[in-house]
Amino acid sequence: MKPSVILYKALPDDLQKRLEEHFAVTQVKNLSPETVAQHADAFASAEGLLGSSEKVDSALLEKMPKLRATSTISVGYDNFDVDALNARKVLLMHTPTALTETVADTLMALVLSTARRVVEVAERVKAGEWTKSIGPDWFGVDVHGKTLGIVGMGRIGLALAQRAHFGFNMPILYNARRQHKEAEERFNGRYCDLDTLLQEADYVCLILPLTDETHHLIGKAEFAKMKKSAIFINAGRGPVVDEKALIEALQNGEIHAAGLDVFEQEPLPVDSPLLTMPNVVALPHIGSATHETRYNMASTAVDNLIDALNGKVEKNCVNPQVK
Ligand SMILES: NC(=O)C1=CN([C@@H]2O[C@H](COP(=O)(O)OP(=O)(O)OC[C@H]3O[C@@H](n4cnc5c(N)ncnc54)[C@H](OP(=O)(O)O)[C@@H]3O)[C@@H](O)[C@H]2O)C=CC1
Ligand SMILES: O=CC(=O)O
Repeated sequence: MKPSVILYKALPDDLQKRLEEHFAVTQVKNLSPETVAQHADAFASAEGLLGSSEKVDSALLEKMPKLRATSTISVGYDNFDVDALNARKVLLMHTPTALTETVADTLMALVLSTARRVVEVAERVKAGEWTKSIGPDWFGVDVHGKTLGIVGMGRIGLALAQRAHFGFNMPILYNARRQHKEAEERFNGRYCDLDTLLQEADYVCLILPLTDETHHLIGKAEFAKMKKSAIFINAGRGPVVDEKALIEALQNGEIHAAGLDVFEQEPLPVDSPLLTMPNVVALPHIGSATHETRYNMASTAVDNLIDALNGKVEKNCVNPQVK
């Protein structure tokens, strides 16, 4: 008999078929307590779980006594209670390499669009305000040659450094828990402590996971250390930044502009002050959202679950020690 799995995200037809070749699949719309109660037998017998953007905590694990592996269609796994999974020896698989280059493209898009005010001036053109040759009130600031500070020199940080160094001739400062030789040798990156990076960078780009250590890593004190001309970018996770402090820093002119793909609450509430600020580019968490990359992520996640439930976890596993 095929092992049972719960699928909580729609997949392209060919991937759904591949999953069904290996498993008896129950598709559900989400992992809410109501949905779990509605499909209690399926959850009780499931050995695998596949989807994204839903909380997987000990309360859910209690309803899934046979669970052996979870596979998330994402690289970030802050919505999983990893300690609870480890305690139950449940494998957690993710999609680290499938999205790296696409997310680095998104970061670069945020840098360019905030610096050159792309969204703001395009809206002014659409509103019929381009009635004569433009003046300095429509100008932006340069990107090329300016100093880029990258907080989080992991896979995506490195891909961003590559774009900035070769494409835009930007000197690179970076901070992470450890030094990264590759960033230094290939992109002339300079490792520095967070304070130095905040003080010296023209662009401060965050691409960090959300953990106990990174929660509100950037708040009032950190914005105060940045240049008044600094442009702040976050595409990691919203709660890494104290959003109230970010709003105040923008309102008080402590920083110049912000480009954001992630927020403390998603979707961003429509009454957020961020949405009224012309110097903020706010995106709906689209870091990896291209057709090609989202397909590759889903495909990787399907393969990850097949491998994990067959006892083959050579890559893409967050907690291989529980094997
Ligand atoms: N907006 C979006 O759609 C997307 C957002 N993301 C987010 O980006 C994150 C990063 O992805 P990826 O680059 O693949 O991950 P990696 O694990 O490759 O890199 C994470 C980096 O963060 C650093 N880091 C972790 N904790 C700290 C800390 N306390 N202080 C300083 N640096 C720290 C790590 O340091 P060290 O190298 O020293 O270990 C590492 O350099 C994901 O976890 C996810 O949250 C990812 C994809 C899409
Ligand atoms: O935010 C997206 C991810 O893959 O993590």
